[in-house]
Amino acid sequence: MSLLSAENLSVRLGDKTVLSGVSAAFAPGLVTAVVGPNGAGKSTLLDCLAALRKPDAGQVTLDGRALRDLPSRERARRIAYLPQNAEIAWAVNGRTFVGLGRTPYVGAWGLTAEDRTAVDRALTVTGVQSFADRVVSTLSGGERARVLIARALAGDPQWLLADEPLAGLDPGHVLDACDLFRRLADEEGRGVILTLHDLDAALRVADRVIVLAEGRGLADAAPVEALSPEVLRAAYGVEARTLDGLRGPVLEMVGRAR
Ligand SMILES: Nc1ncnc2c1ncn2[C@@H]1O[C@H](COP(=O)(O)OP(=O)(O)OP(=O)(O)O)[C@@H](O)[C@H]1O
Repeated sequence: MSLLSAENLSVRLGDKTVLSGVSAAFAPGLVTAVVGPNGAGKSTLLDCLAALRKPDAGQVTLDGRALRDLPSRERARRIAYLPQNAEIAWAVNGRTFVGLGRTPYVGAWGLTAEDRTAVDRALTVTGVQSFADRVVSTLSGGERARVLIARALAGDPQWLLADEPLAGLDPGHVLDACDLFRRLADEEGRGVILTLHDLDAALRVADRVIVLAEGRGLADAAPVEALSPEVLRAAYGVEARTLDGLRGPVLEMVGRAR
């Protein structure tokens, strides 16, 4: 079984320790949410998992091999990374933009029929076919977010690492995106790792939640356990309680912890 593993990662940026001895192993077919307050180190952890940042200590391995030792093309085929707040400044249409997700496969002759099929599939599963002929720089923030997910999926990655993919989505599209992430894990066996601020979305979509605070792992467990009142108080300084919603647990933020 494929395994993506962070082993004792530490990262210092400037004079700040941003990650301190963080370890976590990720399995395919599961959705993991990484949550925590602003500045907790979530994006830094994701950057390390995508080999975009070299940790000062520790390492990331994929199937037992140091991720940074894999040829970059192979790495890009296996791991898709969806950045936070990605700007799309190019005046290209949605189909061309999503086609960029095929870059790790494209040879000297441009997109093949197989590449085009993968692009169509990515446009369809993310429900952005109507943007295929739109200039992407004219899309709204939430529309762009969905096109970015499509670009990531066009490369048919084993692993999808997405930094706040729900930011800017309206409630309906949050539900759609959560359903999509679940399907990618349940039906297609991909490993999905999301950083999230929306804790109810984490409860809804994740098999497992990692809570980071000040660069350390505070919890790594099933969602209700990881998002317990004690952990939320320690991580965010809030009083919260878990309520029984119609389709599962939901969180009520009662107020600031005193
Ligand atoms: N070049 C840098 N020098 C010093 N500190 C930095 C540098 N880059 C990032 N940081 C700090 O590292 C910490 C972790 O940043 P990171 O983006 O990983 O947090 P995050 O949990 O994703 O936050 P958010 O929820 O706000 O997006 C933050 O406090 C940030 O200010």
